Amino acid sequence: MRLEKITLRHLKMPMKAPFTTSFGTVDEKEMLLIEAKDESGTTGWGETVAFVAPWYTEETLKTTWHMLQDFLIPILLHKKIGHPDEVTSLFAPIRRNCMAKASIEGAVWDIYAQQTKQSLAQALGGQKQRIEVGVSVGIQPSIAQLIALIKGHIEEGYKRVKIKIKPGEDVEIVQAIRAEFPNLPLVVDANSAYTLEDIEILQQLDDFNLLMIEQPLATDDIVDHAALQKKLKTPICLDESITSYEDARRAIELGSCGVINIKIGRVGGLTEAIRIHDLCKANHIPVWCGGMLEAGIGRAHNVALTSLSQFILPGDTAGSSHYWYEDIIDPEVKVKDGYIEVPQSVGIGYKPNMAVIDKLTISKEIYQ
Ligand SMILES: O=C(O)CCC(=O)c1ccccc1C(=O)O
Ligand SMILES: [Mg+2]
Repeated sequence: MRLEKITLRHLKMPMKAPFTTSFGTVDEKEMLLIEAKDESGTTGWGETVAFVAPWYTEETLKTTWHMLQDFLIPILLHKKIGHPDEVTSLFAPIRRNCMAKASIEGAVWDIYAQQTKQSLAQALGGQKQRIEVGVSVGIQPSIAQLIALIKGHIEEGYKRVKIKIKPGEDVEIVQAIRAEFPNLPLVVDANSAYTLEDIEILQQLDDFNLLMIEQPLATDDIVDHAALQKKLKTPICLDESITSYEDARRAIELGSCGVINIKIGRVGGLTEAIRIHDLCKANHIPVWCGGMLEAGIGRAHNVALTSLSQFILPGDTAGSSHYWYEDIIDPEVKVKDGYIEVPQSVGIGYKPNMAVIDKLTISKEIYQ
């Protein structure tokens, strides 16, 4: 394929359930949609996952736009691409900027899947027909409200629940949830809010039969995490710390984690995500698909990726209606009894809903 026309759209989507972390609240998600058309007219779609502010990683919506416009689109436009894997080497001279790279690489994978007449899941090597789904709950105003929300999600059928913790809002909350739901598969995610000095708190969390503790220590650390893992029986799951295959290899070698959360955007695309998946499989490290409050295009890519066999644990890939009044794909992603059916039709398996996309678009630029 050769990409001949790339349309970038900047969308702003109101969230049905605003998502609060220790850094603030996302009540409107902004993203760029990448619509890439090749010489035969096949169109592939990608979505950026960076937030407006750099609280999760250093990328922002504006940096992804800058990277796409000034570097990544010029590299790919009119270039012959035989297989999506080649995008990784074409982008190799550009340091980091994983979310920007992943967004357009995803569109290339979508085109490739369509041209080889496969579903995106098949093109990635995925075999599962349905995937298990968990839900991530943001910080709530009170423990009572958190428990009520969790109760609702269990009734909806979600297979596990993840809550956010931070110093001062941790042990007491977990204790209250455990008292109510002794057997719930429960995860806590600290988004790097602790240091090794907090080891006593983290050791207290070790007594609650948690499925894992996600990213307790610094975003760029694997050394302290290795020290911590030696002192905990609960597996540590790394999220922010893993931005590449090499990061994953080093973390596994050091014993920094027992689980890895794979996010396509954080690791620079589907090709790198598959490499990390395969590495984890060879090392018996369970993985799951993380979420970035994606709209339908990003969510569709997550569903396809999760069909690979080492995605053993339920992902943060809740259904469209958990986040959106109206998603940008048709049909929307639906969760039934805690599962999403992996689409078997060609490409991502969901159609971009142009009426909704147009309504939410605040600006648009074409490169050709
Ligand atoms: O529901 C989702 O998409 C995942 C929610 C979530 O936990 C999250 C949301 C935004 C940024 C980081 C994270 C995270 O996994 O750390
Ligand atoms: Mg996380």
